[in-house]
Amino acid sequence: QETLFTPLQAGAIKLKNRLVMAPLTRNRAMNDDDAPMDMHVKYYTQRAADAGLLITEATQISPEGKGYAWTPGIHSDAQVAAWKRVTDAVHDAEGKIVMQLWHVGRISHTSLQPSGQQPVAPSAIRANAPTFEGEKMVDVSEPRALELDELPRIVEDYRIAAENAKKAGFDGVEVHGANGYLLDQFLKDGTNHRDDAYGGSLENRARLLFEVLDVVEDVWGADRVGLRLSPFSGVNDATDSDPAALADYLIDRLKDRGHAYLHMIEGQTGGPRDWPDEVDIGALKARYGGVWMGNNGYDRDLAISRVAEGKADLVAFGVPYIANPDLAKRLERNAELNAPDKDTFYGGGEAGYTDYPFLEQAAMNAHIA
Ligand SMILES: C=C(C(=O)O)c1ccccc1
Repeated sequence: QETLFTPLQAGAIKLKNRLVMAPLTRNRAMNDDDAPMDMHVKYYTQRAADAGLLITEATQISPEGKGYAWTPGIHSDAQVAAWKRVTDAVHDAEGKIVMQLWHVGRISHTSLQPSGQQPVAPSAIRANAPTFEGEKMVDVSEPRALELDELPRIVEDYRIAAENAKKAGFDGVEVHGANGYLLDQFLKDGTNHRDDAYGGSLENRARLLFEVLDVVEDVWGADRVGLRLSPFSGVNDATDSDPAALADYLIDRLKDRGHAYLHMIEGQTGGPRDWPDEVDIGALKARYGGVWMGNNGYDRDLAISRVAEGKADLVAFGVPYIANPDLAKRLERNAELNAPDKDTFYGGGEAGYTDYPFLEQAAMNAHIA
């Protein structure tokens, strides 16, 4: 009997349960190397023994791919060495961890870009979206449209990042194709107005995504590659005129690639679980045929029921894993959950990062009190 708490083979990666820590930007790589630090090792290790799979916070593949203050990268030797400390500690705790490979595209600010350059995008269309430049929230900058002959360099940056993630000891990688960042900007016709082979038709708009998947699969083998998509979400001002058609097209092209999983944001990112009326998520999953990681607004009941109904194979939890390092244990026991502190989601130090109590600890504290 398969439940939320039973093991699953996701491609080449064996998982002890169906709970996944979703990729969570925490803006805490506060150093000149844009590299994880001691507290990152502690944060991921606290959750490693509990979750079937950890996905790292979104990690930029290149300096150009950075869009917020203090997000980590995977393009330098210092970053590889720092991430190796994370994966070693996670593996010592019997955890599994993949890295989310990220390029923000136009969701950036000149102050965060190498030599203050404009952010890059499929088209020169500024997003109506904010970013955090280190002191305050600012509007994202006006991007410039990538030249056709720059795209092979971008694909190469993904290949190098995938190689670096392998050197850093990860169990696999997740390509970030969601939430209005570079690859999603190419996919959606609201953000991609190109008139060359990378714009217009669905095939053209998905071209860069599949060129990236090709090189990442070359490095890792498809069975250690995941992909995150958000066709139904308009986050970061990235919308498509026909999300249902976009989802169908991508699912049909992805179903035979043998990926470890497909990570689908079901609805509006961090918002309502809504999608076009003609879309049936369960039918999409059946059409995909591979391991389906559902995300967005799952609570204990929904997670248990959708796995039991075969509508999700894995469930990625965001905020619940911020506040509960032992979430799987708490859900299995139907124990109370810690209240998340929104004020410490982004930026800062160990407060609101590594100091949320464990169930045993909480019980013990209660006993002492
Ligand atoms: C990487 C992010 C995403 O995928 O939405 C992100 C970035 C900044 C804040 C929250 C989330």
